[in-house]
Amino acid sequence: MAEHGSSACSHPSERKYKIALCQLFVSKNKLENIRHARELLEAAADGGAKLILLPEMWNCPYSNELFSLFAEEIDADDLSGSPSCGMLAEVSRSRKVTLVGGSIPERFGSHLYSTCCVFGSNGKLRARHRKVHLFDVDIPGQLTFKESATLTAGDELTIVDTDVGLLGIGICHDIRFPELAILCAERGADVICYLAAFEMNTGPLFWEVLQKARALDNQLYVATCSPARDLTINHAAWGHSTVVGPFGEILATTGHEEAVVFADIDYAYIREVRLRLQLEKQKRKDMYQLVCVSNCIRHI
Ligand SMILES: NC(=O)CCC(=O)C(=O)O
Repeated sequence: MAEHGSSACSHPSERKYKIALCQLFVSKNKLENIRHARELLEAAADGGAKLILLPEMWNCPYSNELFSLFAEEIDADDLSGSPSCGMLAEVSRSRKVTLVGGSIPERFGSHLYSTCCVFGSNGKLRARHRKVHLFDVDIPGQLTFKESATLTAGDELTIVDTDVGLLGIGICHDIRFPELAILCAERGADVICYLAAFEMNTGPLFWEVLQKARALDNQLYVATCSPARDLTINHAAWGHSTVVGPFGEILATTGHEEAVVFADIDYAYIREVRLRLQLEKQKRKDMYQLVCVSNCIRHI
């Protein structure tokens, strides 16, 4: 169901608007993280952004030891159990912006998830996406981490209809799996938002190429948002929040410090690129197809 009353709205394929990525420092003080996130979100809204992203685990340092301590219950009808989501709802309503609210540790029964909440420009919770591909890695001498030791994987892909168009949502390691992006594109997503905290070991090699690949494969916009780098913690983030266009070009990016990154989105440009390079038409669906297991897509 689309929302109403946005200045960004025209025919969906002609929408133009400004996107902003809030690359911020995350501390061990949750209330301070919420206050600081609000500050950057408001700066992004003041800068004219209609769609604003936060990074993966923005209210909590990225650590298996801390996820449970920082976790919140998210009840769509009563956000009083989630100070982080309460703030997101307030900012989206007061500033009339769509927020892709990074991820926070979510407690649901005995499970913990890395969960992204998307708020519409009326302040309503539009979607809740749980990280699908958990980051378990073992590169001897460099990086060993097992996210699945504390978190449970989500089992739905999310495509959410907002004032600024159809958004596909992925969380960090999800970007390595082209299937998720293809399914979002096949269902009409204009932008895929990846909330991330790529590692210092893997970031330099993979981060940029993965963003370009997902954008190019699907001829759409890819927007990524990382925390700023903090070398005093175990899993310092690579940073480099970026917006990539449907031709695989970097439209805006940054280094590893705190920053609000702005870029212009123009859906007519997606159509133009798809006309120039007609990949969808050229696909050999008589030879291959991506099958989606029933109920795995949440299209809101
Ligand atoms: N938080 C994550 O999912 C990290 C993913 C990552 O660094 C990768 O290389 O994949």
